[in-house]
Amino acid sequence: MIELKNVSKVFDNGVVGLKNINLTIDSGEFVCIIGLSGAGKSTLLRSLNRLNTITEGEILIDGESLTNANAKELRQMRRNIGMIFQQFNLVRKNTVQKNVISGRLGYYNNWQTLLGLFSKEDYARTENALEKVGLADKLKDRSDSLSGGQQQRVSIARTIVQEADLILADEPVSALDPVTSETVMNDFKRLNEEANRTIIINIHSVPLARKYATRIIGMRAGEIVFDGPASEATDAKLDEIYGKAIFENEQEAQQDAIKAGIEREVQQDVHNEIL
Ligand SMILES: Nc1ncnc2c1ncn2[C@@H]1O[C@H](COP(=O)(O)OP(=O)(O)OP(=O)(O)O)[C@@H](O)[C@H]1O
Repeated sequence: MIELKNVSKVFDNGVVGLKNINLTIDSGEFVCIIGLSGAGKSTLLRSLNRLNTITEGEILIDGESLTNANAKELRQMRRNIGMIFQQFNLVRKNTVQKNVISGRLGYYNNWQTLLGLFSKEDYARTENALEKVGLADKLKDRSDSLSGGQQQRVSIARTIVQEADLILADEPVSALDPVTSETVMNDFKRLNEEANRTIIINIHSVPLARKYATRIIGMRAGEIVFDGPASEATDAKLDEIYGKAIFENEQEAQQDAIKAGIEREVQQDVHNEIL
């Protein structure tokens, strides 16, 4: 269970990222966080593994304070939190296998890590995880030879081998085309339903949030302005909260971002072919 108690975040330049957030997320929930650009979605998500430090309040995970954890405790807690980013965060020149097995690093000490001494079990875990995301045949491929969607699925495989109970994903489908986005969202769904992982995803697409999440949290200007089951996040309700015109502009901006993502992928493919 994740608990946020009176959580605020003010950045060094005075910008308020989060305003007095009180929130409880139970284990096994599938939550999508929606909201316009600058609403505070990334700030909230990054606070949940302390990539952002909050300036007021406290965050507890399974009863343990993330806010007050010392370095050793934080490392232990982070072992149980997988993080997925919009731009995949893979070591591009490394093989798929090496990127996925790096999800086990939290289980090894520094010298084992330096020597790359992974166990047989971890190599087996890596193969299993890649099978689960349909990429078993890519084990030995260089990560940057894969499409954007495949790279995102490699980063999901990395959280599978990490065996993290909580998976945080910051705009994981923003750079992907609509069909690939559904494939990636289905990976999250399987992890949630079959492995009982808690999933929290920042997402711009309201239709995807409605389709996959069991709970939707809407943010605006650092505050939670909607929190309820996906079925209650109707167009009428969201129009009332955000204003229709603003919301439509946001969807257009999102379409532009998707197009830009596809163009980047095409350029990457051309680049790979040339090489
Ligand atoms: N490192 C930072 N320093 C100062 N201000 C920041 C920083 N990061 C975010 N902000 C500001 O905090 C507010 C919330 O930003 P955040 O990135 O959390 O929004 P978001 O909802 O994730 O937006 P987007 O959908 O565009 O990613 C914005 O006003 C943003 O400009």
